[in-house]
Amino acid sequence: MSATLGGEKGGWKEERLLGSGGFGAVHLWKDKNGEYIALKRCRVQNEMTARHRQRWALEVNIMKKLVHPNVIGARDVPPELDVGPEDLPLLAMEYCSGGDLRKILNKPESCCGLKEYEVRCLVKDIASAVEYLHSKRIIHRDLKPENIVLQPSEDRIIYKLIDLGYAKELDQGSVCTSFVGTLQYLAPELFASQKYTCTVDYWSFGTVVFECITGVRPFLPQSPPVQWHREVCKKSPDDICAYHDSNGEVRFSKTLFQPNYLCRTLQAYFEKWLRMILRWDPKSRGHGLVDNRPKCFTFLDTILNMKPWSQQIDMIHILNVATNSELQVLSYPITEQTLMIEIQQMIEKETRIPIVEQDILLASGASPDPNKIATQCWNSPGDEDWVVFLFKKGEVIEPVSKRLYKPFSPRVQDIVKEPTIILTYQEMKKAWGEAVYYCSQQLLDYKRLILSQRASMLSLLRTNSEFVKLKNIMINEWEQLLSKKNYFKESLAFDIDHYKYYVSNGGHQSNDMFQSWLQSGEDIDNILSLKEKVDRLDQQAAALQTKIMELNKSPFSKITKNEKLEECERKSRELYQELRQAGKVAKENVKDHKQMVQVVVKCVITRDSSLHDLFTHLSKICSCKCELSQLEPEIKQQNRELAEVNQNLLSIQKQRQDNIWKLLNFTLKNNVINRQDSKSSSSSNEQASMLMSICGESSIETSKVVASSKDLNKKLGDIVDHVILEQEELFSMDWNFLSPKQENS
Ligand SMILES: Nc1ncnc2c1ncn2[C@@H]1O[C@H](COP(=O)(O)OP(=O)(O)OP(=O)(O)O)[C@@H](O)[C@H]1O
Repeated sequence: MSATLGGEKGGWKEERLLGSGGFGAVHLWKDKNGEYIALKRCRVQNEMTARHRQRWALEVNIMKKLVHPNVIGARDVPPELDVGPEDLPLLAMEYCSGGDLRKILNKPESCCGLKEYEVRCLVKDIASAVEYLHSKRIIHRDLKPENIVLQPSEDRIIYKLIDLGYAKELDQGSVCTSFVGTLQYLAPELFASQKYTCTVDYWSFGTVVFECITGVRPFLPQSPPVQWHREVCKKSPDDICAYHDSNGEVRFSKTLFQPNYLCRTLQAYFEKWLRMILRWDPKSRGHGLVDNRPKCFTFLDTILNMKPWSQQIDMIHILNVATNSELQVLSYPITEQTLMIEIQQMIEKETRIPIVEQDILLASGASPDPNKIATQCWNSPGDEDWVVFLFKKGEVIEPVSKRLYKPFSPRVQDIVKEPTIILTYQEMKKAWGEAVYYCSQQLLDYKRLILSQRASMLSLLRTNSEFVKLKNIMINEWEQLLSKKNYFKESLAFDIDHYKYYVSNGGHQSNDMFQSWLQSGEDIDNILSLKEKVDRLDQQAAALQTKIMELNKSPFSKITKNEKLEECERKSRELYQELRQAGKVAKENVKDHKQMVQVVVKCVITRDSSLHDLFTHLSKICSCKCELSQLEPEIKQQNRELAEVNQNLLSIQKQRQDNIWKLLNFTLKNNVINRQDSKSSSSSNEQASMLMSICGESSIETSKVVASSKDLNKKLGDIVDHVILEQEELFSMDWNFLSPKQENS
């Protein structure tokens, strides 16, 4: 095989160069089935020393032994591509299509670090890989962004460690020359050619993580190695970064650089972790062992709450739209057992919004159940993982809301104030990087607010659909009540007529009963007084419905892109990139900040007008929600009253029926007694037949029955007794007026 790979070979096609380092070049090959492999070959074959050869063979051997999802996997070299015996063996690896971490960190949008979710995934993966290597008694010794490659998978990016070329075989004498440009990741003891252990990887790992979080390396990134070593060795154990202040003095800090994309909770955790891992003293680096495991790894488990290889939920973010301060993201670590109510308690503590006043909304507009686990608020993080929003019940958001606007960072403030201010290239890069961050944050806030607005609208629609049900119940109940009232009045008139007929024909008279019937007729007319309230509530509800429907139709209620803000963000990134390109050619090429300031100012103006419109809309949604929440209890109360009146009407109606049955009973019993006294039997029969006619029976039929059957009379009596017994419980009334003694007297 020729020394240079290229073209096609036995069904394999060389696609492109993936990357090259000081030692090797990695090419991508594709076979006829579409399978890819990354093939690494030694670049320095001609000047290969015995040590080089040894290192190369070692890398191949080590790689073949390792099997871990976050360590690049070795593959068999296809025989067609294999080299002859005179050459060094090739190293075939699985191909990771996402490029290396350096490529990601070099993007302008990474100038202030990676997004929180990316940081968490990376830390989890690389920690796992490092722990695995150490468990195999392998020290990587060259951990840096160029040696971490990205493999996009279904739900997230998987980070893998590559290049085990220096594992165990670092030529300490050549450290300074062979590591030019990447010394910043090298543990101090390796740099100083001292004895070392696996904790050298901790230092490099901590440095990579710091850079991923903030976009810059932690310790004097621009200083040449010797000066770097001289200065950084002065750091206190807990310092996690060093920088030059405006006077050129070296300053140390125990906290992360700002701005970055981590929430406050995670920042605090990572600062603590970095204090463990960025120790100058190799022995205390990593904070010793807990249960035979380095504490820096056990602590990472706590930070990320992720069991190895499992994708566990560990953090929820809630966008606080309610406060009168800056638009704020509340972040809380959760386990699978954390209840929503516990999150609400934490919110109360942090925001002082009492639990009862918290209106927490999911993107769907639903409110999470306080007694269920908080994972109901968690969604697989995608582009925009802000799925929970906090509003304050009854609070109407002001249409114009300067309060929510994020301030410029001091560096951006400086260039905006004085766009011609002269800064060093490094200072300028920082200021412009922060301008990019600022523009991206404005866009992010806008996107979050659009989502919160949508959630709020959906919540309004949900509450409204419940409200409409209640209102329909009210109208329904009212209409039913009106027809029942009419029926009641008709049947009352019927009973009064028949009662009068019954009395005029010698039936028993009960004035109390009759008066109560008349009174019930008057009482029932009072029902009409409810009409006014029902109509008012109906009208208010209808007006509110119109408002809600209009709001829902409004263009603001859709999740729309803000093209102008997107344009500002894109432009700021382009300018930053141009600055870096220009800086690479000649740092003095870069002059003033006018172009970047123009973009920032345009971003502020666009954001102001967009948020003004958005908040006007949001404020209308909130006021509709308030109106709903005021009207709803009134309608509920009205429904209760209607139900009560309805019940009352039924019981008066039943009472009257009961009166009639009791009269019938009385008459029948009287009839039985009187039948024993044959003289009075005819008049009793007449009474009974009259009463039966009140109940709708033909008087001829009834008189026949009464006259012909003593048994039937008794049966009727029993039925009446039974009906009365059933009704007795329902109606408690003074029935004394029906007792024979009283009537007789
Ligand atoms: N399996 C892979 N999939 C995708 N890209 C890869 C893969 N392996 C290596 N690369 C790319 O090739 C570059 C060089 O690879 P590698 O670090 O192994 O070479 P090297 O010569 O050993 O580098 P160094 O100078 O660190 O010794 C990497 O930075 C990465 O961009």
